Amino acid sequence: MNAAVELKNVTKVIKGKKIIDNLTFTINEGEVFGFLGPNGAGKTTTIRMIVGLMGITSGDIVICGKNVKNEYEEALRNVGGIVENPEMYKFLTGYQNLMQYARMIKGITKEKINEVIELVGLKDRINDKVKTYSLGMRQRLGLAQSLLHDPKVMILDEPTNGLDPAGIREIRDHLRKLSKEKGMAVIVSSHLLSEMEMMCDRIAIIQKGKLIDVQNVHDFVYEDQKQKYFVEIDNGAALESISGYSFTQIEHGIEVELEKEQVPDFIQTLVSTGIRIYEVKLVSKSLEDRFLEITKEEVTHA
Ligand SMILES: Nc1ncnc2c1ncn2[C@@H]1O[C@H](COP(=O)(O)OP(=O)(O)OP(=O)(O)O)[C@@H](O)[C@H]1O
Repeated sequence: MNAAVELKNVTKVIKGKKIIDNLTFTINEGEVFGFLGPNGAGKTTTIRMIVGLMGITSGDIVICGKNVKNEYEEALRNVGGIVENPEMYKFLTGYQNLMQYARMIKGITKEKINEVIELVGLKDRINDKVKTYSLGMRQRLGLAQSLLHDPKVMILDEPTNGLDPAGIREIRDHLRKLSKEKGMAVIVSSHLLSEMEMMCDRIAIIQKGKLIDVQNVHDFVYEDQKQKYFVEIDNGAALESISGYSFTQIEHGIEVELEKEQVPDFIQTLVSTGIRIYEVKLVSKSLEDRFLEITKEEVTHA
């Protein structure tokens, strides 16, 4: 796997205050990489440094082998992104907006414009005026715009901000498609933890400007093989004869840690001892639970 973006001991000091503290990690081609952190953690500042909107106090950011510090133009040539809201001409059509933008970049062909329209799924509405677009469609037009110069790295700060669930899903699906089909590195930041869980391959957790952890989302959520299940049964059901499982009795049921394979056997055991089952529910840890757990641990240790 090739590195698309490398952060090496990146630090940012503003007015004597360390906003970003020694961040080091690598983002690979073809992956969706998320920045996750509470408000004020430093996500936007990190993104602004990567896209060259803000200087780096110390350390290095290398994009596709080019150092942002001394090979700025070559490095930034590989980057597309929507950091602030993209400017659109509302009274022009989506297509006209793309044409306007394309004029500023050398060598953009009509075929290229059609390709990006197809990629973001706006073909049916591209000849309608932007003022008739939903927020999600405007976001996708912004995405199309930043795809025109074929960037190897796409950076989006809070891409799902303000979108409804359908809009979030659209953006998410398109970003995943871009990373997988075009081998693009996609960097997103969000405070919507459940969104990050669905969208990203890996996430970096940032708190108070420091990197707490970089984890594969799948490992992060399902770190343990065993999952917790809630089984609703009658209060006072006779559980004495159930052995070989570690469970906790709670109101209206039990909580039990099981591997998926064990679930049918466990249910069978309960049924065979005459216990009536009303519901079996997976209470697995979401990314949000794990995130809160990790950041809380950090606060406690600080
Ligand atoms: N130009 C600036 N001058 C002073 N402080 C700044 C400046 N830019 C950012 N900060 C501070 O740096 C910290 C990190 O801000 P940043 O916007 O990067 O966080 P964030 O993780 O993106 O937060 P949010 O989720 O709220 O957008 C905050 O405490 C912020 O107040």
